Amino acid sequence: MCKSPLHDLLVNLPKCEHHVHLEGTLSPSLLFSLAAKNNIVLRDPSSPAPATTSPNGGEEGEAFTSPAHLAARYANFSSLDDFLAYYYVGFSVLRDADDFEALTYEYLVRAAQDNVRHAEVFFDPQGHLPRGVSVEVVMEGFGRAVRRAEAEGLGISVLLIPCLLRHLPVEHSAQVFDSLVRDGHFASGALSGLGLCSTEIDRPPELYRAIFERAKEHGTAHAGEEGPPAYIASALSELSVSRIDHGVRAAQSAELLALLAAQKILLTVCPLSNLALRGVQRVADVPIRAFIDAGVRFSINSDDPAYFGGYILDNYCAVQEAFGLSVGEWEGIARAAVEGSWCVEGRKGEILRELEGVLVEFGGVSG
Ligand code: HPA
Ligand SMILES: [Zn+2]
Repeated sequence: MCKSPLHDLLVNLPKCEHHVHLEGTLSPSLLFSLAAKNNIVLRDPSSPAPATTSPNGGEEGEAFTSPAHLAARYANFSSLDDFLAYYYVGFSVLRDADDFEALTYEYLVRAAQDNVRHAEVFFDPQGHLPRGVSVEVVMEGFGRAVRRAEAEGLGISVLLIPCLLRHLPVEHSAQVFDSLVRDGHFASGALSGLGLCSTEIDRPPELYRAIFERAKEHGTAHAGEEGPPAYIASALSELSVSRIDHGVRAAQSAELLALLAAQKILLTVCPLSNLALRGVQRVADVPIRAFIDAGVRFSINSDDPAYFGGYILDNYCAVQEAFGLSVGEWEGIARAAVEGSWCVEGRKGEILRELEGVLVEFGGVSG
């Protein structure tokens, strides 16, 4: 809960989340219970085991002993790649459709508490294949959780977006993308759009040009999180994406800000992620004011909430505490989030009508 007089407005705003990784919603407690179910020992990827417990000279990391032990390490990431090492350890406990159902359902319940009305959820098919976990297994568990949430009246529409992993060879991404197309997952509507994530530095967007050229779907790419503004420009010109995930480094270039505004590109900004991964020293250093002043559209999102200490409302509150935005500015953010969503127009209309009702209630000027 933030101290702003607008806190109740922030709670009640109907929200669209465009930048959340399914695997990044794996809470330490669920991670531990799935590790126990699947007989997996969780090892710290950056700490060698004591020589006395490691027969192979300490190549294996020290074992995590509790969810609190894990959470304490999460409080101290030094960079995107430092975080990613732990994020991929989390993948190891996800083995069957029941695991993905539990993961997805936990996120949907938590998101509904923050009044999320529409969620577009990323997942990383390439990160699961090495354990023999197919895309169909992920989709089966995900679908079951979505149907359960629907039956329970949580009121969230949901899309699932595969992301290509930049730390792996481009050819691997191409093969996996081809198999998703061949198996009809885009055509059936089970998957929506294509994303690009993981390590950013030295993996410029243009490497993925040929794949995105074949994607008939909406495209989005993580860019300008740690990488330079040129990567954002390249994602726009080479991949023809309609959204940029993060994009905070765009603020270093007035020309790029003007281009993003002119093309009505939505940046999916994740302030607590930027803070946790040391892209900024304070939330006040996220260029929210520069985006508003330049007319750049953005939504506010949680990214990997189980790892970064906050869900979507926590991110809204952190922005409000840092910037003290007006009701009108929050209206602009909420509208851009609805309009930049990839759901059908009818669903956008429903969320916009709810937004207008909330604005009237809180004394905003709607329309
Ligand atoms: O913030 C992120 N950046 C890049 N890749 C990711 N995969 C999960 N979260 C992230
Ligand atoms: Zn992300």
